[in-house]
Amino acid sequence: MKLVEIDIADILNGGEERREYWSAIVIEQFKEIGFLRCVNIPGHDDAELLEKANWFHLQHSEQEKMKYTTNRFDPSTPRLYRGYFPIIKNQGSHKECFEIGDFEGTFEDHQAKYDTSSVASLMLEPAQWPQFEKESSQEFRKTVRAEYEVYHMVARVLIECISKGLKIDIEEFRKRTDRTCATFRLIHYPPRADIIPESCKLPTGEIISTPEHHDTSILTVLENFNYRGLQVQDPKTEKWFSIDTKPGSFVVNVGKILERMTGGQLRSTIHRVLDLGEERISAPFFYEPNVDADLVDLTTMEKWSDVPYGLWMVQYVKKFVEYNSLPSYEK
Ligand SMILES: O=C(O)CCC(=O)C(=O)O
Ligand SMILES: [Fe+2]
Repeated sequence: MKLVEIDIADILNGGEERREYWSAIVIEQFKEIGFLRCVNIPGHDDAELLEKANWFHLQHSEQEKMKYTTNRFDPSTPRLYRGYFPIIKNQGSHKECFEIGDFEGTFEDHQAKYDTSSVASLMLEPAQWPQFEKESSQEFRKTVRAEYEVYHMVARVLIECISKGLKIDIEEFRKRTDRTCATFRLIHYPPRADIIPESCKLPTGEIISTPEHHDTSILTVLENFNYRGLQVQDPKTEKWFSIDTKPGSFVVNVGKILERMTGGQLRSTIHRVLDLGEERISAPFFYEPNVDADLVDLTTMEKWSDVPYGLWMVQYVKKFVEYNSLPSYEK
């Protein structure tokens, strides 16, 4: 399936008329299939990002990477949220990830600042940058942080298009996202060599490495490099389509939170990833609200959750195997 392409540089530099033009297309695509592609992205360097993702995932052993993991996978670390998570064998989801959020600083300062039993202490945790022996990770850090900023810019540009196209005051989005709990993730999917659950075997003989799901985010912005495998379910026919590849561009989809923010007008579409028997790297950015943002339908201003985003998110992710050992939070 070829996604409709949105020209980010033209939105940024083309003036009001071009912004109106692109806003209408963004709205149309997000209403119809919930997916589109962004091209011409100032500052995005796919080759550089792929090199750094490969450096981290393929040039270091799991043992080395585990030094930067979280408490869910190594009870001896106090880190809870940001860093590395390893492959969990024989599960539906088969991947290892390195992730950062918006926040930098030392873990000690962070712990001193936030009540450790609060969800803010979890979700605002600073990045955990690797420092492998005899190697500098400065370049890795520089590239990954710079790309985070590029993805973040693209998410904001698209939200401006949505605000324009749906006539929702941009301030309503801004005040709920100006301290975003976004996650930027470098994913490595090795070909499956474990016991593959029956639910991951398709009748066609194909194998799944990420089962079908909605994203919970506002928007998900994704670089797939030259790796195929991403499939989207047509919301109308329920047929599955493979998304083509185009390195240097971003595939963007609507998440559940944006679907609800827009009163269901924009569609959060189900997708999955196939294991095509080869290494696969991808780099998604999940654009999320502030930890204390109320969860509202911005078309009616009605709340759809009794608890703010942070608490809602923790309750939600605890359903997934990677997160089921997270503590419970009430504040
Ligand atoms: O790796 C991909 O291409 C997509 C991953 C995905 O859907 C996700 O992480 O939510
Ligand atoms: Fe996804």
